[in-house]
Amino acid sequence: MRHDQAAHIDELVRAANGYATRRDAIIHDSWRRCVSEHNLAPEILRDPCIVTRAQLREHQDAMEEFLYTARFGAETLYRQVTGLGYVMLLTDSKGITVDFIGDPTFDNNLMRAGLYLGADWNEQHAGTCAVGTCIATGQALVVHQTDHFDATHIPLTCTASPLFDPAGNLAAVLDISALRSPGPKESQFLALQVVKSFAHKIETAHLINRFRREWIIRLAASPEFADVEPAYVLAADGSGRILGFNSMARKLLQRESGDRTDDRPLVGRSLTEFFDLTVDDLSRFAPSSPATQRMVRLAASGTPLFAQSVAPPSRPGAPVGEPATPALPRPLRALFRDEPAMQHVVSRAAKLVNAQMSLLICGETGSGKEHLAKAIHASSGRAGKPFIAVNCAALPESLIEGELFGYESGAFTGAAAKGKKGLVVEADGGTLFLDEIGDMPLTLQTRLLRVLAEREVTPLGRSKPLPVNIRVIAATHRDLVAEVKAGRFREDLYFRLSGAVLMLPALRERADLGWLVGQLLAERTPPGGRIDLSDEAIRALCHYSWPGNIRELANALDYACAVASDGIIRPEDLPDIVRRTPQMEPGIPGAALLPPAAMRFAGTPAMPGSASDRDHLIAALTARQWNVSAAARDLGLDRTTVHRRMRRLNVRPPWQGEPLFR
Ligand SMILES: Nc1ncnc2c1ncn2[C@@H]1O[C@H](COP(=O)(O)OP(=O)(O)OP(=O)(O)O)[C@@H](O)[C@H]1O
Repeated sequence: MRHDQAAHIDELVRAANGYATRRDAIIHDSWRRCVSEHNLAPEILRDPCIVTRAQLREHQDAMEEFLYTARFGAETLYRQVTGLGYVMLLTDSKGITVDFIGDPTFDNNLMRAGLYLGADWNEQHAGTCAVGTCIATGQALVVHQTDHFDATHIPLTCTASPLFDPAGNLAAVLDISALRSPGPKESQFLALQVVKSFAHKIETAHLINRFRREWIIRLAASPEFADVEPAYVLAADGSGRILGFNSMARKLLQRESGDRTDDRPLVGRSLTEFFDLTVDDLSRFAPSSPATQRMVRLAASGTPLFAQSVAPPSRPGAPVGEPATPALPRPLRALFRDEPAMQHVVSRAAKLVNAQMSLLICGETGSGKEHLAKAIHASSGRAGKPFIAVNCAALPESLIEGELFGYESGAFTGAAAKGKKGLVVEADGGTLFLDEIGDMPLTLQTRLLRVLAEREVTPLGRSKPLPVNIRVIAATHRDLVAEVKAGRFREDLYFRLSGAVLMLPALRERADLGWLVGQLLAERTPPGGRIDLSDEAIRALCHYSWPGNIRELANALDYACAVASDGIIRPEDLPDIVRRTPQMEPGIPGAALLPPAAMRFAGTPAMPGSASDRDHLIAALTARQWNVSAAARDLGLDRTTVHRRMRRLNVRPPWQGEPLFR
């Protein structure tokens, strides 16, 4: 044990025995808690406690919604302090580090000190520390060097601020820490202000995001700041009930309620209890009128504040305050039809289209990972900017660095005379899609990690980095966790890429195989032409297990369209491997071995398309006594399309004995 550690332990023991210390009260109280409540012995030096990968994922998932906003704020904060030697930690309300930004080159000292993803900084385990004591007290604070309880932590300086959710519950802790710092604690006071200010921004951004379909009321003490940086932000519904607030607003409301016996929650109470206004007055505070005319008084104290209100976006037919049903953006909606696994993945993707975090799409080869990435890009605010796809498996290792990161002219023998921009720079403003990321060589993984952490790239031969604004979506058919375990994939890169993981189902698991077949056939039908499938051909498509997924299906249909002679695809027009799959009916021996899609379709000579499509079409036709032109007008389609759908979905008028579709 080092001399400074021994001296530190002496001071802790004296404090535990009731001697006064010269520590701040918040530190002194925490030391006492560590000994009397958490039963931590001052003389024991603890190793950092790091949760397993699976547990970490659970902690991350549990705060998923908050994490999107928090991560963006945390990354911006990190960029401001990175030159000063700090790393950034975001923990959940239990003290587990759910995000970490630090030196991207693996630093053992940081890991030894517990400054790492998955580290548990709860006071009960780690003793007095910025995160743990912040959780215990709900206060922002600096825990500087020997303020720490555990003698292993005394080289560290840590500054943390709590992040509260819109209902005032602790949701996370934002922390910056450094392994080296000047002796005086005052050296960290500016850091404390910076962390508090970012915590305020994150809470406010999360509140506005969560309640963007409700009234948002911003308040400041002076008219000059009402529209610029209002301290207090509240959300209210159409009847004037408070739905949420940032911490500053919560403290203001608590001060105003004054009466300590009134412990009713603030959420759900009326704005008029706190301000001299009703919900009908809110439209007066629109930013179009001068801020000086937007004064509102606190009901109890009479203190004047200056307000800005933003009305909920109008929703035809929907009463204000009704919970919103998020609609899927069109490019995402076009990926599936009535398919629960896809619905789950795509709904999740829809929430993340504009999030800053990287996405990782996993799925078997050909299952549509790039297709999904393109749909996310097309649904996002980056839609007008480039979508650059890089196949990390296809580029030779010697070329990949130059292709990705670019080079200056004359950077190496054989370099293009003008130099090369590099795909990362080409994707600036847009999305960089890294396909087959699991095949990226380890050396390049380190460089990629740096680009992701720093958001800048240094082309070969260039001394100054170029800032880049990219959204990264990576994809793999490999089990990346197993690759990490085998030492072939950097764990820190895995965590940085997998801000959210989207698992695409294999085609054989999808309930909308029939609909997909219809879509792909429509794409392959020449204008004015017609391609149909015989019942036997449909059965063959449904019984096959599609190891190459949608790509294999598309190829099979390309082949079939080319060989079908009279516009009807029959089993003999399908590739041999599809045609030769034994066909079994459910209920007969061996049927249980069929994949789920086959079970659903086996023995059902219905056309590709879901039951609800068919019901919808039949309802439209019945309503018009099977007048196709009238039903087409109701459906907003042309007659030929309705006829085509009738054939595809095997829908025929009651008086027709022969099916329209064979
Ligand atoms: N929902 C869809 N509708 C129509 N075509 C699709 C759909 N999803 C994927 N495809 C088509 O299937 C083929 C394979 O899709 P994609 O390249 O996105 O798969 P992938 O999982 O990225 O493949 P790989 O693992 O080989 O990189 C492409 O031709 C794509 O256009």
